[in-house]
Amino acid sequence: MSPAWWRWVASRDSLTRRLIEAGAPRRFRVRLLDQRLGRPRRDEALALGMAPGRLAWRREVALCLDDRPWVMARSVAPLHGLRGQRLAGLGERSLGHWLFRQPGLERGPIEVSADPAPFHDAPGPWGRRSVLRHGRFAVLVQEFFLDDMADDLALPAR
Ligand SMILES: C=C(O[C@@H]1C=C(C(=O)O)C=C[C@H]1O)C(=O)O
Repeated sequence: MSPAWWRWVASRDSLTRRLIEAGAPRRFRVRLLDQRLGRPRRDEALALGMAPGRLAWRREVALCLDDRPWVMARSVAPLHGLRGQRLAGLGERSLGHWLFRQPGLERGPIEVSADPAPFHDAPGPWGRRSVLRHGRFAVLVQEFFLDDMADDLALPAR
């Protein structure tokens, strides 16, 4: 992996904030693609340590700069960890904006993949996922960096 991509893929703070800074003066926007209660994929349930078949809050977004998707993201949170976080009302506000304000937020290891996003067909060089926790709340955040981001930021192919 090139150092330029490593700085993105390995970052442990808010991706939203980094995209806003790197993409300036382009306008950042979270485009909500799908949000519902449902069953996670098997690999998502395993990553969250939850029994397959249990319900979870699932959210898919495109993180866009000037309406060009740079990142496709899918987040999955087990229902039993949700207590009044009111994530259903998040809409097109960034999950990260709320997450990184939580006191004592812990981020697990970041797993990297060169495979395309299993939930969207937009091509891109790298994907990553990690579990973020605070108290009983846990969310698996999966982010896939797209070719348009590489083009717009003149990043290497990989
Ligand atoms: C976790 C973050 O939130 C971002 C915003 C998301 C959303 O609004 O659904 C999903 C994944 C992240 O890329 C972050 O900004 O680091």
